[in-house]
Amino acid sequence: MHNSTKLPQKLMLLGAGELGKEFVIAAQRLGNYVIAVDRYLNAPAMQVADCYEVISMLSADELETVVQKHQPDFIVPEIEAIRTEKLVEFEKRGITVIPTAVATNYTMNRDRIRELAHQELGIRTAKYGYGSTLEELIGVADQIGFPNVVKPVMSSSGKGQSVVKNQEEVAAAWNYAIANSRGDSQKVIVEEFINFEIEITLLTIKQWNAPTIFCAPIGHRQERGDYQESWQPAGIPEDQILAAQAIAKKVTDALGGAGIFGVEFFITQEEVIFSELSPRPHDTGMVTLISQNLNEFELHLRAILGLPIPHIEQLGSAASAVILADKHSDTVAFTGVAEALSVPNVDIRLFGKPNAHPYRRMGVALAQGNNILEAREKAKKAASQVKII
Ligand SMILES: Nc1ncnc2c1ncn2[C@@H]1O[C@H](COP(=O)(O)OP(=O)(O)OP(=O)(O)O)[C@@H](O)[C@H]1O
Ligand SMILES: NCC(=O)N[C@@H]1O[C@H](COP(=O)([O-])[O-])[C@@H](O)[C@H]1O
Ligand SMILES: [Mg+2]
Repeated sequence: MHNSTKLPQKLMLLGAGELGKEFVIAAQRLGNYVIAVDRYLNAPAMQVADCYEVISMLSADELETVVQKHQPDFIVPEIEAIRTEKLVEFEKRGITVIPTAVATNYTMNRDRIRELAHQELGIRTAKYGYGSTLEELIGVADQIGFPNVVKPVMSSSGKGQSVVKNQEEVAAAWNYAIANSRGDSQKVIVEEFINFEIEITLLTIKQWNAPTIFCAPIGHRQERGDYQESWQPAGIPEDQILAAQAIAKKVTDALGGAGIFGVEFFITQEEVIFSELSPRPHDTGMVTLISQNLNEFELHLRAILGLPIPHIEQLGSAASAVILADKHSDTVAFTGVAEALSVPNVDIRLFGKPNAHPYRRMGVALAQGNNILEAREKAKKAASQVKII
């Protein structure tokens, strides 16, 4: 299926943020036609796509309208919050959904992918339980023990997530999770807190007609459940890399289809613990914009179109650091870019988001160094020099 695809292809991107923007650039470089879709006007990927649509992607009717209008060959989800049941219907009509319609449904909410990994595939995860009311959550949090982590089943980038230290904090965590849940779910997951040495993203490329391949693991640091910096290679032992690869292969095989997956793991002294996965490029994978011959967006595109990936070259120590907004603003301008770019092997991406709010990711700094420490320092310094005004 899908090898020797003729070009151009028509790709509909559902979600048009920074990850979508780089994907569109990769697609455009091979002359493809891209329709960028998101819930607001002027989203980053819309700025580089052939055309765009502004709809609620949680509405089956609105999805139907844009698919009817554009008749894409591929639907490429870029966020979780999509009416994925509708994608199943599109797939039946002959549109290729990436990686598959069922996979987008499994990974839309934390509970389904967790059940697949833990219950069906027997993969080690943090201990977990669910609550659909505060009373239920109080009981389950007690069973899991403290500290634990409470998250809405539908959210990303740490939205609605909190670390709960004791029984007294459960109610606040419940309220925060429900207030920040995306979509229509009122369910939260509570997980055992894993005291990891490092956490990694293993970019896993599943191909239509070729073996699954992996990028070098990416280490990352998160705050408030959101990524702050990432680096590649992660510097974990070879046996842990192989263990993570085996788990990533197992889960992505169960999901099927083709494309890149960001498979997240907690690494402790003794264990490799599966956390979650994105069936698409991963935010921490933005480091590959500087660390590999083919970045995660180009890899995603090649896997989708059935184009060969003969060799992924890791170019040595590299890092990324995020540029976050610190206040609400309806206009966005940056200073300090010149200072940041005055250092060799440093680069900046500004996403072009039309407005800002506290902690919104507006750009990313990229750096190569002689070692990981140096690359991280360079990326963090560059990110700190860019100011949003
Ligand atoms: N059980 C846990 N133990 C320790 N830390 C955790 C746990 N769950 C989450 N975290 C921390 O919070 C971060 C975000 O959690 P998670 O990946 O589940 O959320 P997310 O909102 O889906 O993030 P994203 O969409 O950005 O990948 C993790 O990368 C990790 O740093
Ligand atoms: N962890 C998932 C992730 O990083 N997703 C990226 O953030 C965008 C939303 O940004 P916004 O919330 O600033 O609009 C998404 O569209 C995607 O590119
Ligand atoms: Mg995550």
